[in-house]
Parts: sequence; C-alpha cells; structure tokens
Amino acid sequence: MALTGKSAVVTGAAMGIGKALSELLLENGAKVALLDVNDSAGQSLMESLNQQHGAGSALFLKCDVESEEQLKAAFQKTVETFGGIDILCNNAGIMNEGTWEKTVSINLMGVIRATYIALEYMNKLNGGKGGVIVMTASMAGLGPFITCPVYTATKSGVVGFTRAMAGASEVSGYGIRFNALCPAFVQTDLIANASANLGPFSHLAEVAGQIKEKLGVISVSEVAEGLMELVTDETKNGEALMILTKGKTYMQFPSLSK
Ligand SMILES: NC(=O)C1=CN([C@@H]2O[C@H](COP(=O)(O)OP(=O)(O)OC[C@H]3O[C@@H](n4cnc5c(N)ncnc54)[C@H](O)[C@@H]3O)[C@@H](O)[C@H]2O)C=CC1
Ligand SMILES: CCCCCC(=O)/C=C/C=C\C/C=C\C/C=C\CCCC(=O)O
Repeated sequence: MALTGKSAVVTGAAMGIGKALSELLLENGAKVALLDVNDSAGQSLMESLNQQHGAGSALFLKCDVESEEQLKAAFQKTVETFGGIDILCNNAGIMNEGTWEKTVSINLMGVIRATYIALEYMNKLNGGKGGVIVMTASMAGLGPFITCPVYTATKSGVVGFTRAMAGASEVSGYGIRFNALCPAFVQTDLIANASANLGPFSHLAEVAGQIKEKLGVISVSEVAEGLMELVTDETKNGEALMILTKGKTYMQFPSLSK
C-alpha cells in the first residue's frame, strides 16, 4: 500500500511511540488525525507537523479512547476532513498495575472500541475502501512480563483480538488487514514512570530493571519502521512483529485451521 494521499488515525498520538508513528506516516505522504487526551501536547504537535508537511496534513482531536462518544466524534471529524480512513493505529496505552481496571479499559477495551467504530467507515461490506489496522501491542503480549500481570493480560488480549479479526476479515471480505507491533522496551515516558506504577508488584521493580537491562531499550523510530512494514506490505495480515534491540522478527503461532 502506497501512503500518498491516504488518511490515517493514530490514538495516543501526542507523545512517545504514537508521535513517532504519526511523523513517519506524514513523511510518507499520509494525512494524519492525531487523537489524544493530552490537549496541549496534541495541539503543539499538530502545529509543528503542519508547518513541516503542509497546512491541513495533521489534525489534532482531543479524544479519550475510554469514551465511545469521543471516539465516534473523532472518527466522524476525520472522515469529514480527510474524506475517509485507510489506516488506524490503535496505539494509546498505559502501564499501571495499581489502577488495573483503567489499564484494561484503555489498553484492551479502547482498542476494541476504536476498531469497531473504524469498521463502520473502513469495512468494504459497509461501503468503505478497506485498509489496514495496526495495534501497538508489546512483547509482554507474547510472553509473560512478570512484573506487570494486568498489562501482560491486556497486551495478550490485543494480540489475540488482532489475529482473530485478521481471520474474520479475510473470511468475511472486509478488505481490512490487522497486524500487531510487539516492541520490547522503548524509550518513552511510559518506561520512565514505570517503577511508580507497579502497584502490588512494586517489590519487583528491581526484577523489571534486570529484564530491561537484559533486553535493552529501543527507539520510537525503530517501532515506526515496523509500522511501515506492516502497513505497506499487503501480504501481512494477522502478524505479530516482535521488535527488539537485535532486530525485527515475525512471531510464529500454532495454526488452529491447518
Ligand atoms: N514504552 C514501551 O516500552 C512500550 C510501549 N508499548 C505500548 O506503546 C503504546 C504507546 O506507549 P508509549 O508511547 O510508550 O507511552 P507514552 O506514555 O509515552 O505515550 C502514550 C500517549 O497515549 C496518550 N494516552 C494515554 N491514555 C490515553 C487515552 N485514554 N486516550 C487517548 N490517549 C491516551 C498519552 O497522553 C500519550 O500521549 C502503548 O500502548 C504501550 O503499551 C509497547 C511496548 C513497549
Ligand atoms: C518484556 C516485555 C517488555 C514490555 C515493555 C512494555 O510494553 C512496557 C513496559 C512497562 C513498564 C516496565 C516496567 C518497569 C520498568 C523497568 C524498570 C524500572 C526499574 C528502574 C530502571 O532500571 O529503570
């Protein structure tokens, strides 16, 4: 899929990985709706991206992925502004084992919520043009990250949802591919603030630090390169792309159908 003239929605776009995904989509010619709860960071990112890529190429919309109403309004505004949606990046996420219900609500329910709303516009069976939906999952979703059990559960759920939706889409003819990015540790605020957010597992902060030390930390731009691969390579559907300091690899899963 070539990105020139395509329209993308990125959740959690104001900072960290979402910001890097948005920047690379714009550099490759897409228009991007930046959805985030952080009004000031979102507004200033939109201004700087519009200066770099041309007025009207980025649109900031204040939107909490916990709110069905805000998501519906943001998708509607994106379609009115850009004429449709070709790409959705379900990226917004938190790690907080203390407020675990919120972690589930944002990381897993927020992904399902945004995906179902996007389908109303993207699904070829509803008159949409099809496209691609990419989730920012995590390596935690592929193996247990023992210091963050609820975070692990949400990311495992995201990987399962992605793969099942990929199959459902293929069999039903939605014309939409579904893939997941599974990075290990990435240099963002989420990691910088993590030790204070371990809740009942705060006694395992040192263990988390050791795992981080062993795996190393990658940059947001390495994750964005992974997104480009999953978006532009039309053979990729139902994939979980692991992104580690040693490089990128596709996860091999057992097949239920063969
Ligand atoms: N940083 C890391 O090591 C890794 C992060 N991830 C995942 O990457 C995604 C992005 O994380 P980071 O960039 O690291 O975090 P970050 O904390 O740097 O940025 C997250 C962005 O999401 C926004 N956000 C938070 N809650 C939101 C909500 N309810 N609705 C809309 N926007 C919301 C924040 O305002 C912020 O702009 C998350 O899903 C995270 O789980 C995955 C693997 C590794
Ligand atoms: C192996 C799974 C990698 C998962 C990365 C991810 O998706 C999110 C991680 C979230 C939090 C990390 C938890 C603790 C932070 C690490 C270290 C804290 C200790 C202090 C330090 O050494 O920096």
